[in-house]
Amino acid sequence: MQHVDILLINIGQLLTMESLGPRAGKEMQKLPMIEDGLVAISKGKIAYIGTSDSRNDFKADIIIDCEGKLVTPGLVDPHTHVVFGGSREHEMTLKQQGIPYLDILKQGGGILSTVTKTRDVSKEDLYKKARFHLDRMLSHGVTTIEAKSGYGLDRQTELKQLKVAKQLNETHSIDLVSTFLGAHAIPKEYKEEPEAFLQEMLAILGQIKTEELAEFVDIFTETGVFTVEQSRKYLAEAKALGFDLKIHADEIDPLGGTELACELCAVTADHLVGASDEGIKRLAESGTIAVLLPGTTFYLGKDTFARARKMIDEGVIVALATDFNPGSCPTENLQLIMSFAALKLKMTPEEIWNAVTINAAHAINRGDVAGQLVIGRQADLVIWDVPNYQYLPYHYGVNHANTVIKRGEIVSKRSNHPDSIVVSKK
Ligand SMILES: N=CN[C@@H](CCC(=O)O)C(=O)O
Ligand SMILES: [Zn+2]
Repeated sequence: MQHVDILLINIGQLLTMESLGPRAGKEMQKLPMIEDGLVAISKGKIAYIGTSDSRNDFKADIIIDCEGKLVTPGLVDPHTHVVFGGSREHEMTLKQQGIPYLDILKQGGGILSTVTKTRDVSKEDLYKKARFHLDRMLSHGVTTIEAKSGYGLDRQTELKQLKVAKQLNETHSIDLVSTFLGAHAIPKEYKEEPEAFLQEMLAILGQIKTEELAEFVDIFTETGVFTVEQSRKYLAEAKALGFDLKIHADEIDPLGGTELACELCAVTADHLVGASDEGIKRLAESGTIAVLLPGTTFYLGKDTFARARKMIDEGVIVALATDFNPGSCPTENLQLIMSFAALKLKMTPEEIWNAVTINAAHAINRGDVAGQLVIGRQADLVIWDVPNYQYLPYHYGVNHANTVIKRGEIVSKRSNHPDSIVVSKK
């Protein structure tokens, strides 16, 4: 009989999501699952996965009776702007008046108003604020995220954001993968000189590399922000310095950022609401992962969403993310995004689960550690208060996470609740 730290028994559906690589197109319909499952956890890792038939092979310090609920890998959120100062609730009235997102930015608001707040806040307060948002993500079942800078637009503040993300990665249960998004908007000091500004941002990359502050470089390729040409040059230089690439592509206007992402072999192209037929074809050919953000499209009040069905039908690898940020998507709740994916992107439950686990992990180069439950891997998993995997996107707008386990530790648990699961100590 093997002695382990935690034993999860009586799991109704256990989604292991096991896969050698990301799932593309029709493969996303696959959902490796064990019914009446069991998971044994030892020293932070998954020691065994199987069915309840093996129950008597294990002794454990903690036994969790999952009461027939769903258990999945911890969710991965591969596109967030979690480190920022202030908030932008005053923009709600402007939105209601029909003022477009890019017009608010043009008038010095939007991203630029968050830049002022982020420049003004101390590193300590920035850390505390981001930690608050991370706690909320964790309680919603998210155990790994990507975190972008991009609200500094100057050396000092961009580094402050990245250092806060690094510190959070060391201290918080959530694993953070950092992206440098210095090219997020043109600050007022450089209003007429976008190219000089991009040079200024490129000049920070040396220090970012030496201090290991980011793995990815990203740019907002959009009308009134950076052109495709400027983005190509900027990203090519970042790539030459050893960074992996991401692009905020074709979010509002279809400029061709999707094609650029494929041309530069970016790991992901994000948003893609206006991606062209040609762009979608190239995503499928290149293996650049489409990170779709339907919460943002919803929050911007748009009627047209990214063409997820066409992407999946043509063989693209699709991941989903919150895009958590203070302007275009202020929610930490990736479960809500799963519901939007069902309702607005017409993705099936199977595709959605692949998009927030295995594919999301690959979107941030963590396919080897996160997004699937496999013996020997770090034990990041969630017990959900739902009877099956289809239920979660269906019952929307609430938090279904009951218990969240990160590296073998129970880090969030719904307690004093009639549906709270039973954790019994030996
Ligand atoms: N579009 C650019 N960046 C963010 C929004 C940032 C903001 O509005 O503060 C996004 O991905 O939606
Ligand atoms: Zn974004």
